Formats: sequence, C-alpha cells, structure tokens
Amino acid sequence: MSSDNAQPPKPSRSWLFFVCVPLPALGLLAIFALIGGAFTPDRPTPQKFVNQLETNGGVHTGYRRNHAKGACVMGYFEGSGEAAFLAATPLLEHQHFSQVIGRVSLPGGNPHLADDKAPLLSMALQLRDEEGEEWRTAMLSAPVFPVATPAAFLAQLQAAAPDPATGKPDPQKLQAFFAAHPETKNFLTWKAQAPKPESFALTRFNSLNSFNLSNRQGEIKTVRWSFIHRANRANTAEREPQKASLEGENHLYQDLASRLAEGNVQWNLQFQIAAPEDPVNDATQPWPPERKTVNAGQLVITSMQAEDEGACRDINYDPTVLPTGFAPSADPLLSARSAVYANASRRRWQEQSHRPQAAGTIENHSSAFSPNQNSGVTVTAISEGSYHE
Ligand code: HEM
Repeated sequence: MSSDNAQPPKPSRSWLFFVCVPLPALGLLAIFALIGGAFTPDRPTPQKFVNQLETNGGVHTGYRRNHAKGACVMGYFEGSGEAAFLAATPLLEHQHFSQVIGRVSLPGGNPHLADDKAPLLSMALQLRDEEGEEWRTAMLSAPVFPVATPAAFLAQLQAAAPDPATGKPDPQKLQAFFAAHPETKNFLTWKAQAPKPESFALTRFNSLNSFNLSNRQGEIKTVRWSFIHRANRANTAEREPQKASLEGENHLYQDLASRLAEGNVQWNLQFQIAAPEDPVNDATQPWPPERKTVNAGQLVITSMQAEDEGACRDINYDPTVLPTGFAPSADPLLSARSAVYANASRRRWQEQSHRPQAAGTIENHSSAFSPNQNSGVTVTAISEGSYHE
C-alpha cells in the first residue's frame, strides 16, 4: 500500500563511512612515507648516511659512527671583546669566561685506528657560560670540505665502501667519484701536499661551513671561524715530538697528554668575514685570505680524559646549536649534519649499556694515554678515515 506522505527511501550513508574513516590513516601513512623517503628514493636521509658510515667503518658498539677515535679535552674560553661587534652573545665579550668540554678525534668509524693512518684531525667544542649561552662546533684541520652537498657526500661514502673481496675501498670507484665531482679539487690538492698530522696542539681547526652573525643593531655578517694554535710553551713546534719514546697507535693522543702535563695548550679563535661576492654556501671554496679577520678570544685546554667515562662522551656536537646572535647559513651541509648527528647519537646512546666499562679515567699526566681504554667492541668491517682520496 502506498500513501501520499510516503518519503522516498534515504540514500545509505555507509559509503561515507568507508571513504572517510580510512582517509586520516592513509594521510598519516603518506606523511610517514614522505618522511621516510619512499617517494624520493635518492634523497640522502640520516638513516642512509649512518648506515653507510657503518658499512664503511664497522659497527663499534657504543662509539660514534664517524670520528670514532677520540678523547675528551677540558678547559675554558676567554672572549677578547674584539668580536663583540659581530654577534649579540656575551660569550665574545671582553674577559667573559665560558666552560669548555671538547673532543679531539680522528676521522672514520674505527675507534682503534692507528694515529699514523689519520689523513686529518678534528676538534669539537661545547662552550657554555653561567647565563645559559651555549655554542657547539665540530671542525676539521682541512681548509675545505671535499664536496658541497649532502647528496655528493653520500655518494663519496658509497664510493669509499670496502670492496668485499679486499676489505678496502675500490680505487677505481673512488677515482670515478672524484672525476665526476670536480668540486673535490681544492680538497685533493690540499691533501696531496699536507704533511702527516704531527700534533693536535700544532693544528688549526676550521668550521668550513659558514654562519650568519647578527649584532645588537641587527646588522648581519656571514663568517667562518678557525681555532689557530698559539705559540706558547706547551704548544711550541720546537719541542721534541714524542715519537722516539712513544711511537705507536696513540702517538697523537700521547703527545697531547704530555704537552698538557707541562702546561695549557691554547688556540686563538679567529672569525673570517665574507665579502658580498664570496661563496657562502659552498664548503669546497675557500674565501680569499685578504678578507677581514677578527681575533675573538682564546681557547685554553687544561686537561684531557679518555672518552669512555669522559665529560664529552654523551655530547652530540651538533653544529647548529648556537649562541645568541649566531644562525646557520643556507649551506646545505649544515642542516644535513644536524639531522645525521642526531641519528648517529641516538644509535650509540641506545648501545651504551653494552659498552665495556672503563678501567678508570686516565688523567693527562700518563705517558701511555689511550683514548679508548677498552677492547672487546663488536667489529664488522674496518676502513680508514672517511675523507678518502
Ligand atoms: C653531510 C656532511 C656530513 C655528514 C653526513 C657528517 C657525519 C658525521 C657523523 C655521523 C658524525 C658522528 C656524530 C656522533 O655520533 O656524535 C660526525 C662527526 C663529526 N663531524 Fe661530520 N659530517 C658531515 C660534515 C662535516 C663537516 C663539514 C665537518 C667539519 C667542518 C665535520 C666534522 C665532524 C667532526 C669534527 C665530528 C666529530 C664530532 C665529535 O667529536 O663528536 N663533519 N660527522
């Protein structure tokens, strides 16, 4: 029977349920896939970098995935005031003291690399003052970086992977990489004539990446910085190197320990200010030496410790942790470094409970200083430093 008031049957809304409910879930999946690089398989993600470093240098439980062989250094920084016009941080003010926890290291993933095999040296610093200012920097002794972009650096690491047949990098792959990357020329030219590193205390360490500094008037200048060794008693080049009595796997660390037993080891912090025409986002290109430089103060290292239980062990020297008035430049290496160091730090912090306990902290007076006191780490592959030629 039909009636005039009869309404047509309402369309079923169940299809809405099947379309709308999964939508947010699919959206979330797409976001995760995007972050994970599923739509951009060639993108150099932090995971890819750290996996590749592990392939090249081995997995050494609890140690850093790059620059694995290191020791902690402690001391202070005293601002000279000369660079206070560059940035609004108290750290650079006259006679402003900040506490320093640093780390000197060799490149590559092998924490037992013989010092003789290090192609260059590195120094990382954390400066902190009582007002809560903090500055972290990780520097190399090379004057330029081999490549300008994260993608090129990942390709370089891939080219330097150990060949399963020999356990060493394949020279042909490396040659092909360098041929395809002419921007590596400045680094290779430097490396071909650079003497073997002789002492941390006689080495200049460079930021290579550039940073934008702004002062209290809001003026912005792009700079790079270097820590340049001073010629004081403990630093002096004339001092007989430790080689005769202390030759061995750790001679660079033993050299620093014995210098510190005699006095403080010091570096000057120098800023170099870019001119408008300088390549500020390309770490393969040095700036002309005639650019204005400013002496910002003095780094004074007073002691060192083995890393196992040293103050630097759990610090992630992320180069984008900066004091007031400092900002990262647009150099693409900087943001990549920040993300990769975080991933690498997480991996080793998770492993820390597996790491052998140190026999005891070695103070700087020991002539038998060893940066990594312990053995018994897990090794799956070994190659030398990660800045191969
Ligand atoms: C995309 C480029 C780069 C990548 C992927 C990369 C990767 C890494 C990784 C994974 C670590 C170990 C971090 C940790 O576990 O704590 C590391 C440490 C280090 N890197 Fe880089 N790096 C890059 C560029 C640079 C540049 C341009 C410099 C120097 C100017 C540099 C200097 C250092 C130093 C000195 C350390 C040791 C820091 C420490 O003592 O903890 N790196 N790097």
